[in-house]
Amino acid sequence: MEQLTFRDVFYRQGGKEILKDVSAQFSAGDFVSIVGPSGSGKSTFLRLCCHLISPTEGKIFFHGKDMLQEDPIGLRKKISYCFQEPVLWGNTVEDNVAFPYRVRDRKIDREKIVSLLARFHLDESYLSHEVKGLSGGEKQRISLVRTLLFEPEILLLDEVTSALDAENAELVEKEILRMNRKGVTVLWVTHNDAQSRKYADRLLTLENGRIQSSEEIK
Ligand SMILES: Nc1ncnc2c1ncn2[C@@H]1O[C@H](COP(=O)(O)OP(=O)(O)OP(=O)(O)O)[C@@H](O)[C@H]1O
Repeated sequence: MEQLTFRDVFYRQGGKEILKDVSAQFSAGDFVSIVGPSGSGKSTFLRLCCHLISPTEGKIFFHGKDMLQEDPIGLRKKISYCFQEPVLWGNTVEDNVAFPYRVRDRKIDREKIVSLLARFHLDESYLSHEVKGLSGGEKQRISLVRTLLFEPEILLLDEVTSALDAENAELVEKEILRMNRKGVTVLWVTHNDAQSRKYADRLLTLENGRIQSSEEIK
């Protein structure tokens, strides 16, 4: 069975048709790059994938069940979304990386956190750093650490390496690839041509709110 299915989905907001007649299917373990010009609807598509917003028309199914009927908290644990603009909260980095444990009522695994931070070139001392003093690239990596601490079924990534230098972008790509190889579905919005083809097995192109093409890469 398909993991995630869009059937004839429209999304309208503010008198504008942002997504039009979108149908698409994703299976467990897919790695799909979502590309298209600015304003073509890529972020809106990702927000629909995790029910941050719901279709104006049409349906989205998760494991064959209408997503609107899914428990929102349960869904958050199965489908993780990393935003284009990193959103950090609380005072310190620790407040952020502890959050995924708090929502799951699990004991914090400090060793795992420190090891994931290290993979992104952030040492343990960052845990006590105040969020407000961090650079854009540090914020982006910390928001990724927060997202990647638990393996979701589907990982939604929106331009997550845009504030990173080439070396850090590659570290992030490797980590995401590692997750995908464990079976996590990755839907990745990227403006970077090379990045969009590097690991993905499918390239989904949006244009003016419609799926313009779906190209198998390998
Ligand atoms: N809540 C909203 N109300 C009105 N218009 C919206 C809303 N959300 C998105 N839009 C508009 O819908 C279009 C698609 O936006 P979206 O952010 O999905 O595009 P995108 O392809 O991700 O763009 P970018 O590559 O620039 O991030 C844009 O024209 C945007 O201004």
